[in-house]
Parts: sequence; C-alpha cells; structure tokens
Amino acid sequence: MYSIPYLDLPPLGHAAGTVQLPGSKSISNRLLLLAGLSEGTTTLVDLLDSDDTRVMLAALRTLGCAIVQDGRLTRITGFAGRPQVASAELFLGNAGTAMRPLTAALAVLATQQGGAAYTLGGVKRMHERPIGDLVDALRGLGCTVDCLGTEGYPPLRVAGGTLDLAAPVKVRGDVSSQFLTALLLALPLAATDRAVTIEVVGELISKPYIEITLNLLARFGIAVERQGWERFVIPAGSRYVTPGEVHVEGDASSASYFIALGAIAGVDAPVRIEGVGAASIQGDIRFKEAAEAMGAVVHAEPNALEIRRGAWPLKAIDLDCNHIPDAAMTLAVMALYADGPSTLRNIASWRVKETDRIAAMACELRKLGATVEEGEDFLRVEPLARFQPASIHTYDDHRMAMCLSLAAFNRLNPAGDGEHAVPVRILDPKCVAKTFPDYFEALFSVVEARAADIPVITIDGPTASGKGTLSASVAAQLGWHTLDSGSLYRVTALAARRAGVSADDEQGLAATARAMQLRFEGVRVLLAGEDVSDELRDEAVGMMASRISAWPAVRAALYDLQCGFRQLPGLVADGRDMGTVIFPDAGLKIFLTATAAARAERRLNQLIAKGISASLDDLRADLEARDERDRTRATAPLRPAEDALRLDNSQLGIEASVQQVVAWWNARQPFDAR
Ligand SMILES: O=C(O)C1=C[C@@H](OP(=O)(O)O)[C@@H](O)[C@H](O)C1
Ligand SMILES: C=C(OP(=O)(O)O)C(=O)O
Repeated sequence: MYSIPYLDLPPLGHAAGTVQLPGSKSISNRLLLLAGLSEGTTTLVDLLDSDDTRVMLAALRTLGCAIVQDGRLTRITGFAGRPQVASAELFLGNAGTAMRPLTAALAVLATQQGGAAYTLGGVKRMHERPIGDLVDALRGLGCTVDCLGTEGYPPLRVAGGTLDLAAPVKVRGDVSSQFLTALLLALPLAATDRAVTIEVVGELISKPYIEITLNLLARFGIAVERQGWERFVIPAGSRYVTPGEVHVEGDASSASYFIALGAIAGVDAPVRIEGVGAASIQGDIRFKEAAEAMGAVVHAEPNALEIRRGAWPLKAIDLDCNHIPDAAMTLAVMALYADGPSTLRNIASWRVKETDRIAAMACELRKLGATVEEGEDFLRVEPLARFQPASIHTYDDHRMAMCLSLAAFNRLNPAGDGEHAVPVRILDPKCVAKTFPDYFEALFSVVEARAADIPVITIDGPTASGKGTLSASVAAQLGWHTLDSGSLYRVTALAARRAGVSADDEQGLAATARAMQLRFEGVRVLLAGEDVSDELRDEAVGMMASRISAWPAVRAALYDLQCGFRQLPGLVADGRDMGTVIFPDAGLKIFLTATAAARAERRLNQLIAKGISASLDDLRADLEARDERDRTRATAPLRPAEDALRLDNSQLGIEASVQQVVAWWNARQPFDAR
C-alpha cells in the first residue's frame, strides 16, 4: 500500500496481464457477522483484508468471537446469539457494511439480555452518513436506540427494550439498501417462535445487494421468503447454522477498474481478472454489461474475466445505474474517452456514501478539463479532448482514488494527438485501504508506460556523501523504486572474485556482469538466489568494485541492467554517473556533496557504531585522495551533470535534504496547488 501524501501516475499506456482480485467487501462483512452469530466454527477462505473487514473483525472479537487467521483461512467461532460482554464501544471506521448490520444485530440482542448496552461509532464521515431509517425501524420493533450526536446519524447506543413482532417491521429502502440488509441479517435472532415480516416502504435502491444478503443467509440455514421487493418473511424457527467452510469470491466492484482498464488499454492482449466472473453473486458483476455497451470485449468464465478494447473511442452511454451504485463511478471516468456525452442516472445514493460522490466526481473531472453536468441524482460527462494535469482530491473515498487513476491513460485519448499526455496526481492514495489496499500495486503490475514518461530523479555524488540514505528517503516519500548503482559494481566484484576473474580482465569482468542472476528484494541483493547484501559491504569487495568500475566494458555491460530499473511509478537512482550517463533525461538531477571534513566525521561515527576505531585525519585524507582519483580518471569521471542542482548537506540533516529534493521535484511538476 502507498502510505504517502500523494502518488503521481505518469501517462500510462498499454495494459495486459493478470490481476488476482481481493475478496468481496460485501460478502466478507456479511459472512463475518453471520459466522459471529452462529454456533460453532466457520472457516472463511480468501476473506478480504482491508479497513472495512478489520473493523468488523475487531468488533466481533470484542463481542467474544474467537478468530484465528491462518494464511488464506480465517476461522471464526461465533458467540451464538450471546455476546460475551454486556457492554462495548465499537469503532467501525467508515464501513457501512459493519455499521448498519451490527447496529441491527446488537439492538435485537440487547433486548434479549438484561442490562446489555453497546455503542457504535466510526470516523467523522460515518457520523454524517444517514442511519435514521434503520433506527426508526428498530424503534418500531421495540428496540431502544439513541443517537448520541445528531438524530438519525451515528454514533448510536443500543440498550434494552422489548421486541414486539406482531406487526410487520417497516423500513424505508430509498436511502440505502443496507438498512434492509441489516434487518434481514439480524431478525433471524428474533424469529425463533414466530415468523418475522419486513416491509419495505418506498422504492428500494441497490436491489442486487439484497440478493447477496439472501444468498448468504440461505447458506447459514435461513430461507427468507421474498415477495417482490416489498415483503420479506423470515420463517419461524430460524437458527443460524454454519455451513462450515465458505469461499469469498473476488470483489466485483474492484473488478470494475480492471474491466475499464481492458476496455481502454487492452489493445494487444487482454486484461485477465481472476476471482470473479459470470458465476458471481454480486450485482456489480453487471458492470461488465455497461462496459460492453461502451465497447469493451469481454470473455467471461465462471470465476474469471478477460477484457480487451473493442470500440475506440468508447461508445457514450445513457444508463440507469441504480443496480450498480459503486461500479457506476468507474463509468464516469471511462466517459472521458467516449464518442459523446454519457449520462449516469438514478444515482442519488452517491451523495451519502464515503463522500458526496456526485459533487466530488464532478469537481475532480472538471480539474482534468472535462465538462460535467451535475444533478441531484445524475451526472453527465462529456469526452475530453485535452487533459489537464491535475492534483486529484480523493475525499477519503477509495473509489475516487481508484476511478480517477484511469485518467492517467490520457496518452491513448482518441480525441487527443497521441503526443500530448499528462500525469495525474492522486492525493492520499492510502484511502484505497477501505476495500483494496494494494490497488496501485495491482495497477502497476498490468500497465506499461513509455520509459521516457517514467520519472527519474538522479542523485550523484562522491563517496560518503549520504546518497544512499537520501535516495531511499526521497523514494519512500514519492512511492518510487530505488537503484543503488554502486551495489551493481559491488555485486559484479563479488561475482568475479567467486569465479576467479581478475580485476584486470576487462572482458572477463564484463562477461561476469552480463551473466549475473540478480534479484532485488527491497534493500537486499540476491545473487543466484543467495542473499549477498552483507557481503557486499566487505572492504575487499568495495576495493575491487572501485577498480573494476573503471573498465568501459564493465560499465557498458551494466548499462541495460540499470536502465531496467526505470519502472512505474518512478525511480530514484544514486551513484556517480546516473545523471550524466545512465539517465541523461532525468527530470531532476542532484549532485550531492559535503565537505571532506563532514564526510570523514560521518564515516568515523559509522565505524564507532560498529565498534571499529579509526582516525579522523586518516579518514579525511583517504576521502580526499578518492575524490581526486574519481574526478580525474579517464572513464566515467565523477562530475556533476550540467543541469544538476548542487546540494551540500554538510550542515543539513537528512529530513531537510529530503524536503529540499522533493520541493525541487515538485517545482518542476505541472500540478497546481488546487
Ligand atoms: O450492502 C452492501 O454491501 C452495499 C450496499 C450498497 O449501498 P447502498 O445500499 O447504500 O446503495 C453499496 O454502495 C455498498 O458499497 C455496499
Ligand atoms: C458505499 C461504499 O461503502 P459502504 O459499505 O461503507 O457503504 C463503497 O464501498 O463504495
């Protein structure tokens, strides 16, 4: 996950490859609650691990469920209708699928256990998301529910009351289907002696989510009788019976981003999505039909989808999206690449989700340059000929971040010239943690960009100037990869020593460099599968590296290897010739220096920390001699690139150095401060 302030997406190109989807949020949280209410142990396979499921798991633990996680398996031993604690404060983040169903379940349980009282709250936005219709329904049933802040909104306290099931339970369904889902999941607790009837008042929205609820209830032994979308009867004698093991299919809403990706950029090969397909029980699988209407070519298997680009530009659509409220957001961004204006209708519920999604989507699409019309319950988006670079606010809404990432395909824009392409900055990318923590990693694994579009910052400088530390910290802040080019010379030296190749044998060394089987895992270097990171720090390896790096053939052999590190979303490369030879087109080049005195002192401190004694004067003399050799050698002498910015960190701490480099980088980016 990218836990950084912003993630810049360079212009992206073709997409191809396979994505393994994380589990469905809607299924995961329903199954967790059902398992918690049941007797015995339920094993969930491939449960989603995200913010929304973590708050549900934490709540169930607090209430007394035993939960064991073991690789792909989560084992839950339910509290069987008898929470182990009579009072608890539950924090449910911004998870509607935790807040609404737990409110109903605990409100009912609190009527059955004298003295029980539970409070349920979440993040600030959760306290702005309506729950009044559910509260009214529960109060109508005889539950005691108090809104602790604003009436009709969390936080809530449920405590006591007396259930009266004689009349049907009435609930409004036109603000969120989750209120009905909550009652359906909770009321089997009360349907022991008599059937319980729920009546929906007003038009029910997001109907397919009710089908997920009914499907999963059936697996736990509760056969609800559905009469149209107005009446639901939970039979007398209902009892949750665990099915033992349940597999959680991939999230169909999360699939929408990759279906769109295939439709936009699956040009030569398809994008394959594994984990969800034609056999899905999630309504959002029907996003596939919307994508097909826009031109996507979709091959559906029971549990996988393959998507290619068909029509290009995409075909504009005018669609009632009430049945796919979450995935429909993806259509709003696809509409930028269409052949006319697209209208998404019947989406009023967008306004009360993670943010006001109609307003947020309109605002951010306009930042890209789009013409957007926003109505109380619709959005109309015109195709965009020329994208503007934009810094996208995500409103702590995972779907805003994931949808808007699709704007980075603007180089492919059918209305554009193929040349003009702009990056997209996604602010607060970690908001995807709600349902898809590794979304951006998954995206980068299936998309390509032109090498020249992938940003590079080079940091060159003399020995002991702190290049490695600075480069790792800058990369961490931007979410980029690093290349410690010095380590490539050291690993070549190590490989040569092991193979008995002499430091004077230029061609033998170059052949060794070309044949190395290297893998990088974070800061660890693996040579032929063996972790050699520590050995690379040996003095003898360093000396040999310094000698062999003077050979032109060795440098040439390592050239391609170094260029290969230029990968999405960006690279910070440190060494001696990163800005001059390897990445001459880097967007920012730093020449990092410090006085020999300052560097000698740092070295001394490093040695002292390792328990090695040394003399400051000797270290300084040694550094000055190396600087002189580096400056004057014939091959790849150390010199700043002409367009490099000098950073002298003799008096500067690491944090200040990082902020300086990042500030220089941002000054060159096209994003405005809006
Ligand atoms: O029941 C569910 O799992 C959900 C129902 C939908 O909400 P609404 O019924 O409020 O539209 C959907 O947007 C949400 O992400 C998940
Ligand atoms: C509306 C959403 O979430 P929630 O389950 O919190 O309602 C969503 O995931 O898009």
